Amino acid sequence: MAETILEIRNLTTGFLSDQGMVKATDRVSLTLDKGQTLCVVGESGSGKSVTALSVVRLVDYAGGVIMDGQILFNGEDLAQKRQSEMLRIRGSLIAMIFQDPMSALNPVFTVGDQIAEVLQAHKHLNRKEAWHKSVEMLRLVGIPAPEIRAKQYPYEMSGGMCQRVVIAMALSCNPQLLIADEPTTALDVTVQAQILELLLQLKREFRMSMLLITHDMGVAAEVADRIAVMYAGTVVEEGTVEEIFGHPRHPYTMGLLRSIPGMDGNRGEELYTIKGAIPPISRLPSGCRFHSRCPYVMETCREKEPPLLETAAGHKAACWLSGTVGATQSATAAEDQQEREAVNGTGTEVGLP
Ligand SMILES: Nc1ncnc2c1ncn2[C@@H]1O[C@H](COP(=O)(O)OP(=O)(O)OP(=O)(O)O)[C@@H](O)[C@H]1O
Ligand code: NI
Repeated sequence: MAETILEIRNLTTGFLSDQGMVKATDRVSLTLDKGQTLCVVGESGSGKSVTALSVVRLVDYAGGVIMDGQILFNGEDLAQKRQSEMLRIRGSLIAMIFQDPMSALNPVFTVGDQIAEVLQAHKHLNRKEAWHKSVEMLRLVGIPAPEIRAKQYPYEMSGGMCQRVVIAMALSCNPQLLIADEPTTALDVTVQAQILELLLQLKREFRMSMLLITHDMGVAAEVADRIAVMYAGTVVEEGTVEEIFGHPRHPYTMGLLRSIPGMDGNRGEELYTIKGAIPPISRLPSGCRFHSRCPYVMETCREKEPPLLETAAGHKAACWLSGTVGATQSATAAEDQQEREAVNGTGTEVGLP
């Protein structure tokens, strides 16, 4: 049995608003095994960042309240920790990097000094040792001429270089878990691939586990061991990358997959988009949260919320259709058929992906 490093159980995080407490995540359960990468995917507003911020308890500072659930990190419940304890955990056991590297860097200090400061605080190195290690960290994350770069300020570096600095800073304490929230979204496409590759390489070298948040299914395909798909604050599907891509069970996941360029036969033609938008969390529909956008909606879906159930070994989905395994697949075909009939005026045979 693989050892679990992080187990989130029924995490419900809310924000106080004019409408009272609204739940940004609702009974989210996720498991990350040691040495693995779990990708959390989903459209904007689905609760990915709130989930991550809850794990490290930075959500408290954003006005969020963990209303229910457990966040078991090596078996200890982070939801119960005091901030003083979390401060220690965030600096040594769990590191987090965000989309915008500039927000994590201090503009008035050199990058070398910033990394050295972290090392002095957490590793109890003296100034000289810390500076030396800081340069080593910059080298490790692939920054050329690190001795010179260390003396530069963030504004003297490109976005990609700054993100490398942030990664160096995050790893300088040798964390067990790295949480990365859209770490490449703000970067150029070519730089994105390099940073992802770097993260994977460092994950292996440092024997870390990684929780990676992305709205990009292509990124998830490349780096994930397992993928959790979130929709409107809940996990709607979870499984290995092979299961999610090969046998998606939730119509929302199918929609996300169809919207990837090059997938499902679309070759740079007009991309598929899931119709409609995520409902605001203060006004969620009854039954399945996805029902108003779902091409296969049934009466039950409007009335009852589908539970997240295992559909195959290690693969879970929250959809009333997923019990009947073939049904969702043929439903995809049915929709394609309808579309084609609408276009061609005839019914043509449709091959499944
Ligand atoms: N500080 C906050 N105060 C109030 N509501 C918030 C706050 N932060 C997030 N929310 C709400 O929580 C919900 C989930 O937001 P979250 O940032 O987790 O989404 P996300 O999946 O990370 O989206 P994105 O892809 O845009 O980053 C949203 O409806 C958002 O409005
Ligand atoms: Ni986010």
